[in-house]
Amino acid sequence: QNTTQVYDYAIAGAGTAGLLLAIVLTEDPSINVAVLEAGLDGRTNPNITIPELRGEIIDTEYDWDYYSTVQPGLYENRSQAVNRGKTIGGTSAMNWMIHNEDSRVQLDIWESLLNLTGWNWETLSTAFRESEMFFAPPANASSAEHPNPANHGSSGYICSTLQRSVLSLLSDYVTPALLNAGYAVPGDRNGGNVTGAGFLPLAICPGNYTRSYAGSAYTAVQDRQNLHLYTNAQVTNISWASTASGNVTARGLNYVDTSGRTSNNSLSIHADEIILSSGIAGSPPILERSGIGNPDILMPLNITPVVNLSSVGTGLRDPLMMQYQPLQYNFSVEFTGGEYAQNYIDLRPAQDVLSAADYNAASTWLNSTASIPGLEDAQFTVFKHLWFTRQPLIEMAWQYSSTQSMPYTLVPLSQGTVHINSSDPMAAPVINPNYNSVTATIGNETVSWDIWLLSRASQFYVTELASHEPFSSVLTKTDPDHNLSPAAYQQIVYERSGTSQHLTGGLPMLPRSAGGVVDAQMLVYGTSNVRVVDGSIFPYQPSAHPMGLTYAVAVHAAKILQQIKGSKLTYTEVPAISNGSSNATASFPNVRPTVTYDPRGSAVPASSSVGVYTGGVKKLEMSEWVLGFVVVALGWNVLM
Ligand SMILES: Cc1cc2nc3c(=O)[nH]c(=O)nc-3n(C[C@H](O)[C@H](O)[C@H](O)COP(=O)(O)OP(=O)(O)OC[C@H]3O[C@@H](n4cnc5c(N)ncnc54)[C@H](O)[C@@H]3O)c2cc1C
Repeated sequence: QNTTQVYDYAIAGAGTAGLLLAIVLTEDPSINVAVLEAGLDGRTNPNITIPELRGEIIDTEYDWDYYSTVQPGLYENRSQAVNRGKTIGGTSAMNWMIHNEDSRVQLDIWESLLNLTGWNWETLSTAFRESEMFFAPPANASSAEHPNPANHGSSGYICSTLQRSVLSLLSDYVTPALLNAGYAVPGDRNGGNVTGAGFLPLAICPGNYTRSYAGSAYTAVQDRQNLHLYTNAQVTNISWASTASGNVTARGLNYVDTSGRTSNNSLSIHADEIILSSGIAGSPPILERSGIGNPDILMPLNITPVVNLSSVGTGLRDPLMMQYQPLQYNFSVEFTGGEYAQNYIDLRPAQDVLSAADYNAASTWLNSTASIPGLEDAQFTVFKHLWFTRQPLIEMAWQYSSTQSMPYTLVPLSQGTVHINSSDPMAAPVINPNYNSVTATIGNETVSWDIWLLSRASQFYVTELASHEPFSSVLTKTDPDHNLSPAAYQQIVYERSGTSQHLTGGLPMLPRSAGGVVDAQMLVYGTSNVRVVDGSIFPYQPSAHPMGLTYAVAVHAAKILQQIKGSKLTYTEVPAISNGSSNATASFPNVRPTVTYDPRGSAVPASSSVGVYTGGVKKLEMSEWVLGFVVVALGWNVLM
């Protein structure tokens, strides 16, 4: 540690957003950045580098191992394992989807409805493309893959490509059945219209078929003299230079070295600007321990309020997912490659997955409801806009092996909180996504909105697929049976639903009067130099998987900071990361990892030497899946 250096930026958290932000900022050699990461360096761990082994770091030292509070809105009040990566790269070390499925309409809302100047589809999709190095699929790829390289980045830090084999169930049976049912099945969806089904890119470098993520991006630039990354450095709070009236000014970050290398627990670094990038479970607690938050929460913990900002820790949400596949089919899995995961994603607006009666009744309730407790009015307005402009609100994710097809709601109305409840700076936060907490009146019925929508949409969608060829010819069972009454179907969906692992929010970027914590320059209200850049600032749940947008937010934030600082405004000095560049065609190695599949859908190495590629995969028998369901029902770890 250099105790005398005053950095330009000190970033708390070397995760998905924080590390990419640091990398882009330090393209200007005159800008010095320190990044403090609580976790270890796992960049050579095969459970991180081999995409098929994703999820294997869950419940290890690379996982924060957080659980939500008991959830009265879930079956049996189940608490949810809300995993977060605790390592270089953060949560991007445990997932693998990069696709930017955010539509033009939903990103333009940031600016047009929420007054977040400069945050719109144009700027965010540009930032996404700048984070991406896309490799088009090989010429012999399935006809179901139609990426348009023009919609993708060519020289960013994160590789993306379609996977090397496509499960023919999807291209031969599901796609034609969807077409026969009247659904659109477009090609590339990075162009602003994301509705429909198809394959989406994964964050994989095709050259050696390894995970591409914020951690691998750092490897490419780790020799930069102006970028200092500290691991085992857990930030506790912000140190203040001035808390006099007006905007408070930070001096630096205080942290604890968790490696045991030192017994000194009062470490700190100094910087002109502080950026919190510790994710949904990390950033809100740091603000609260620094005295920014709701005094009613801080004072009982003997924390002196510095800025009264009661919106800190609010607006946390997690889309509700049905965690057990409703479609089962008799299909022999013929993997031509080694991977088992599939990235066939079907995104649908409510109009396409609800009966006309359900859609009309729900629309009537939305139109007649002005506000919802726990949801900022601005966020409710956004939801209605998404609903009525036919933006995707339901996803069917076809994944893993032939037996998984999981529906979930993309934008839940239920929102919760994340707060501290201990003066111990190392204590876990209290994470409460508050699932199924919004009630709605649909026709004459009072229902729990999110589970109602998930259930009705799933039943409708499953019924459509079950009754259209050629998919219906391989379908053996729908479970729950799609012919059940809607109430009986919903009860089963309720018993099987929980986290999608897509938590965002907690420090929303919104006007202060609308419940915001940070402004459009990521600045925390009431401070002069504390900002937040991570998934906690999303103003509402993106109707998409959040990682692509997290990278986009990091790059866009870097540009804003460069403008503020007057530093060099380039995004051109991207080092060669992989074997290729713009619009390159993926050339996959002719080797395959040997993996088998455990009942959670996670892959496990077939031998202790995961580095040895010998080819071949083993498919689980159905009985193992049944066993798997029992295991998973006891402690879900869905890997989306
Ligand atoms: C199991 C799982 C699978 C997922 N799959 C997908 C997927 O396939 N596609 C998709 O789009 N999204 C997926 N997501 C969601 C996506 O990965 C996250 O939304 C995104 O990565 C969050 O990025 P972030 O920068 O906000 O936080 P993170 O990436 O979690 O970064 C936060 C960093 O801060 C560090 N930190 C925390 N507290 C402190 C502290 N006090 N001091 C110092 N450092 C600290 C953490 O260790 C971490 O490195 C998945 C999430 C999970 C959990």
